[in-house]
Amino acid sequence: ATTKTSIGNFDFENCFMNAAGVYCYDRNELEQLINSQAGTFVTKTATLQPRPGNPEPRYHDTALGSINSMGLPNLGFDYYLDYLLELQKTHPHRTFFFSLVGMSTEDTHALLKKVQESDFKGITELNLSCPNVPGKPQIAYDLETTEKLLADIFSYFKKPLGVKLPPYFDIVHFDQAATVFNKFPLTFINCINSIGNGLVIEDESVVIKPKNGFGGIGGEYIKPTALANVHAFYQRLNPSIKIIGTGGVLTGQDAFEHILCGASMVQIGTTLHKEGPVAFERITNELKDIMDKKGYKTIEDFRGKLKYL
Ligand SMILES: CC(C)(C)CCc1c(C(=O)O)[nH]c(=O)[nH]c1=O
Repeated sequence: ATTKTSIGNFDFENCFMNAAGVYCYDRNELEQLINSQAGTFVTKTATLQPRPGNPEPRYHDTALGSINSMGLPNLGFDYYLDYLLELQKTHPHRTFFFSLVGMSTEDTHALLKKVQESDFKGITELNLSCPNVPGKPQIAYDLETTEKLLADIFSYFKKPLGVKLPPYFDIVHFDQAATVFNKFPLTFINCINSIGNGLVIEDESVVIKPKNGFGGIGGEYIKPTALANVHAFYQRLNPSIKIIGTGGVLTGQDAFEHILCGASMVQIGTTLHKEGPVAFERITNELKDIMDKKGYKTIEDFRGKLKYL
């Protein structure tokens, strides 16, 4: 069996990659991803200027997953663009993902205009968990603002673009969000980002310093929500908009389920943080074993073919 895949006009030797934020902070980490079994990588979400991020401890592993409130620590847009342009020379046949977020709408447009004007030939992932104006929820939970933002972006941005989405929990929100996304030539949507504002306690204390311990939840806790978001959008979106499945992938079976729900690429976050890049080899082999046992040669043999009762 082969676990190769394609997104838009891009082919990947393997359908696994890191989730933005994990193992992708600098050249050292990104090089380890290039040299792993991962089919590609996405950079740490970059902002216009470098950011130190929140006070530590800001990430904590638990038996069933992780909690984080990193606060977008990153080396800044130019650092990642320079490295991506260098990789276009040293690895001309590979396609990589550039994750971006604006701390304001103006910043978002400034970032994307810089990408549009650059020689970057890969895929851009816009993090829609970006902050909104104070008093309003994150952009992806404000669908009017999301639609306006995407309409403005697609008036000038002509390169491959996808959006990283937080989980939705209401069927009506799936309907409303899909209606918005179907209006735009998105290359993909990525479901899901961490489940926002969870709380992990050990003994009598929170485990991370920022936000009185509130943070995004990843890992085993979130697979049912991740699978539901992948499948809900798979059922609703134009087939031209591919789906990246992220959340709760510990094993080949978890990845198999994401693909059954409709995912064309599977991202790994918490498991990669705990196990390191060798996780890609283990999970790829586990998925290939499942496919061999079931007689599936490629992921297209079962992608989206979740059975109902
Ligand atoms: C939550 C934001 C800080 C606005 C975006 C960055 C981000 C972070 C982070 O940098 O805290 N952590 C996540 O699990 N997902 C994210 O999208």
